[in-house]
Amino acid sequence: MTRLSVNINKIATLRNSRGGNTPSVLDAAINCQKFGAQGITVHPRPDERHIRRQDVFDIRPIITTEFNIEGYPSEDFIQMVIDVKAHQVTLVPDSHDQLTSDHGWDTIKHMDFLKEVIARFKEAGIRTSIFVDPDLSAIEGAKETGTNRIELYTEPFATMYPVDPISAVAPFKEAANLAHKLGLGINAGHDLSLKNLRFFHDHVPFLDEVSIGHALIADALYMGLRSTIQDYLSCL
Ligand SMILES: CC(=O)[C@@H](O)[C@H](O)COP(=O)(O)O
Ligand SMILES: NCC(=O)COP(=O)(O)O
Repeated sequence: MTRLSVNINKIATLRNSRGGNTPSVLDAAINCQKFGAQGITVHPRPDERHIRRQDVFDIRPIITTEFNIEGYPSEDFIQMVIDVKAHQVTLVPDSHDQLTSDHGWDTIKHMDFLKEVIARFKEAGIRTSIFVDPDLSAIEGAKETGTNRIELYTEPFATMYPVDPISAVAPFKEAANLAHKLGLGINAGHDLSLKNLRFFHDHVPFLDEVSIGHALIADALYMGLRSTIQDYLSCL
């Protein structure tokens, strides 16, 4: 079964736009789980443009599913994730000023760094996932880092899907087969939506979890959060 982890970054974007606490990030996390989400994902970026450090600590006690925290493993980030006892951490090679996440790790180049960071999280009992492109050498390198899982960066799939679905999904199918063969768990995310999720899920084997935020929250503006989450779950 592929789990749906809802990324609530964009609830925080709306909240921060006016100051105050509306919409509440806490209420969003509670309701997403009530409506069927099997996890909550947040990406507290250094500039706190949406999810803030305090949100991470506020959300943790209301998690009844799984809490996945994404981000670049700075020392502050590492300590925060360990202190809050996340269920899963997803390491993303983002610089502080990126508009959004737009690439996976070069696991060969950053092998020693990733090995050391991953060992710290595993020592703390936190499942690790590292954000990778569907690049076979990057996935072989991921295995060597000791990570529990990879997260396939799916923006290239989402962009190509409307043009040529089979070509769009082919690299991800191959990547998933290799990751499974290597004993890695497989997550996926970025720009997945109601338009492409069912096809992705039907063609990419061994998928443990998808984390979806931007398109899902946008859909919820028109369809409501409950029915939107149900629609996304029906694709898995
Ligand atoms: C890692 C990834 O692909 C996304 O989860 C990312 O967290 C999106 O970040 P923004 O919501 O800041 O675009
Ligand atoms: N890891 C992907 C994620 O959490 C959400 O990405 P997006 O759906 O906001 O593009």
